[in-house]
Amino acid sequence: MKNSQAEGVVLKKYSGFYYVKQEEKIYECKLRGKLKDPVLSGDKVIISVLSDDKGVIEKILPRKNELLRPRIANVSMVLIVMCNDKPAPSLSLLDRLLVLAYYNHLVPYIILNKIDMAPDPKAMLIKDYYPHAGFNFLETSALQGKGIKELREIIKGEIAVFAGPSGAGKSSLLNALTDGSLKVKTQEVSTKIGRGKHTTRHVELYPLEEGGFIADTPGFSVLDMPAISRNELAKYFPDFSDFAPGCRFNNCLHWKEKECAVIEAVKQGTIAEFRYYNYLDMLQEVIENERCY
Ligand SMILES: Nc1nc2c(ncn2[C@@H]2O[C@H](COP(=O)(O)OP(=O)(O)OP(=O)(O)O)[C@@H](O)[C@H]2O)c(=O)[nH]1
Ligand SMILES: [Zn+2]
Repeated sequence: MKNSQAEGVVLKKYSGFYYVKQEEKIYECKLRGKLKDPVLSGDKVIISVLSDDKGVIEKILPRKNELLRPRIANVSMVLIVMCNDKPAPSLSLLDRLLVLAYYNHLVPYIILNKIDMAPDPKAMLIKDYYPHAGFNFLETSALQGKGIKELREIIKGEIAVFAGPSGAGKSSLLNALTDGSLKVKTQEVSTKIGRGKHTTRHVELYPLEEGGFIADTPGFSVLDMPAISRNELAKYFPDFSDFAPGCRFNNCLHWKEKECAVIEAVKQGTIAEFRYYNYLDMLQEVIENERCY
């Protein structure tokens, strides 16, 4: 069909062209002159189809959101990758990344990778607590291909980014996920996450066969911690919110207050102690930061 219009998703920009996925095809597109850059990976666009693999972007549809470093539009999910060992997981990093995810209205998924290895005690704490407390949780081994099919199902219909410490296996998971999928032909950069960090390269989204997209660059880091107010913080701990309505004071910080239902839940062991202490650490930081404004 010539010159028909269709909606697609921008996968990446490369030397002046945008690569737009529309159904099962990728079109190399220019931008209609009147449109202003930047068009971001993840942007939904209307294209005019010129030929089998060429098109023109006519319109950028409104963005739901935009991550800043790197800039990606319409991200809906963050895969927080921790691993059984090497490196042993950091619970404080995990809890911070969860706060960031909720703050940005993204669905977090905790991925515990390297399940082919013996778990560090902290990995055991993750396994014992988060799934039961209602968090999305999946175990994987990028090395053995375990959990990859399930991960593809989880990403279905989403635009997902990775987060997590160096060495947890983000690049390995990306490679396992995209093995055999449709990729942009001009693949000039290595898919190793983090490479090219110091150049301003465009993020590439990989479309998965099941539907859904995964970004080739971590989209999230605790360096992006926003200014949150002390009363707001507990809102980003969804496992606290079941209990918070039972606190005596409705502006309870769950800190020094009497008759605090959250502290009671910690004492009962329903909320993990480590999680509560991570909350208190963050609360202190939030209070410190309030003084700087
Ligand atoms: N045993 C085991 N090793 C793994 C697994 N996944 C990744 N690795 C290894 O862990 C190391 C780090 O993996 P990467 O995928 O580079 O980790 P990353 O999170 O991308 O790290 P950065 O690029 O530094 O952010 C590599 O040596 C991988 O081979 C796994 O499931 N099991
Ligand atoms: Zn309370």
